[in-house]
Amino acid sequence: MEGSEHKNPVGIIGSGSFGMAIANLLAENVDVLLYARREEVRLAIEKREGRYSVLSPRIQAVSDLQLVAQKCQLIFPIVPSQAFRSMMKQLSPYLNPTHFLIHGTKGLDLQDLPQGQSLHPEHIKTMSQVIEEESIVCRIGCLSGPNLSKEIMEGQPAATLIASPFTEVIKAGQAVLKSNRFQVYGDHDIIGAELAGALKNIIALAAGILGGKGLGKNLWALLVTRGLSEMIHIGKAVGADVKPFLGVAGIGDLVATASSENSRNYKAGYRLGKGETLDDIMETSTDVIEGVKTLETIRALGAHLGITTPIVEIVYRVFFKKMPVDNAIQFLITYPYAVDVDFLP
Ligand SMILES: NC(=O)C1=CN([C@@H]2O[C@H](COP(=O)(O)OP(=O)(O)OC[C@H]3O[C@@H](n4cnc5c(N)ncnc54)[C@H](O)[C@@H]3O)[C@@H](O)[C@H]2O)C=CC1
Ligand SMILES: O=C(CO)COP(=O)(O)O
Repeated sequence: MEGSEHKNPVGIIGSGSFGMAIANLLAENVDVLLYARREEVRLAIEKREGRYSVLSPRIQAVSDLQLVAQKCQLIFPIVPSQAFRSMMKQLSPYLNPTHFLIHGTKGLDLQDLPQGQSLHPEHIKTMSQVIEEESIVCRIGCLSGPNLSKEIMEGQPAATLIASPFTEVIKAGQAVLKSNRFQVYGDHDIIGAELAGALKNIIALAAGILGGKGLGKNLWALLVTRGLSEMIHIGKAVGADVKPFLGVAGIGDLVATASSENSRNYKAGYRLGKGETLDDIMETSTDVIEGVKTLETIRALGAHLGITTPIVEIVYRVFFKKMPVDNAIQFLITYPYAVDVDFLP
């Protein structure tokens, strides 16, 4: 599947903020089929009503997964992690081994555990592993980077990473997404890129708390630096390479998300820093806040693997156990471990 002479339309599953942003980027190069589950959303897209008015004329809305699979060899699934497996179960009957799937989801899949059974690493899957488990497709990639959808929709320049064990997947993604306002890097470590994208949301929650408390850049920089280190330790513990954490999908996305009020994770932390509770935030937010579930999952995983993750632990206590933020900061600042860079071989 070579690029600029791409004949088939490219498919996107999920017509939310990021699905729309990627659809507009793709539409600079190719025709796009944008799947919307609900007929009223498909109609609103077709009529370019409200938020959909900014979508390129090359984007056609459809609400038939079979049609997407028939018409598109390359498909970008971009739905929240909690809906990803059920979406794959619906899509899978229409897929065959010639399909390429590059997902844009930054979260983890957690298997429902029977009462009393404790969490094991094998209960946690990245989205590429879910695609592998639920379909016959093997050419799988992920899209991850500092890609706040609002900025992309405004037409601002940005870059991303496509990670896949298959060079042809990276090339296919680059061919349809690259433009004079969007750079696309490539790498083969998909698990590292997926983990970096999901884990950085935890640090964005914490950065939001600091923002909400009106704290300054010294502490923010410390959080981002130590947060990256913790992300790398978690990644290494489950077999990922350090490299993706040091690239656009790692430090790049971490800096963007942990500093932007356009990040839903940052915003959730900010509200907590202003004194709201997690219940207040979840009850009143219509946004996907991927980091909250990832935080619970990774805290449980860290405990199982016996790795030390003080930031994850303390953000968990602040979000889920109502630990006062000042106590949390005090705990981290006086943490009895002060080795600066300890993740290099
Ligand atoms: N918004 C952003 O700036 C970015 C978001 N992401 C990631 O993209 C993923 C999606 O986020 P957003 O688009 O922002 O969320 P969103 O809430 O704006 O949209 C999610 C979309 O998925 C659809 N959906 C849910 N379940 C579905 C199913 N079973 N089948 C088909 N469609 C389904 C919803 O109807 C909705 O249109 C998240 O994992 C997020 O972390 C990644 C980079 C940037
Ligand atoms: O991952 C993102 C930007 O790269 C989007 O972050 P939020 O999900 O926090 O909005």
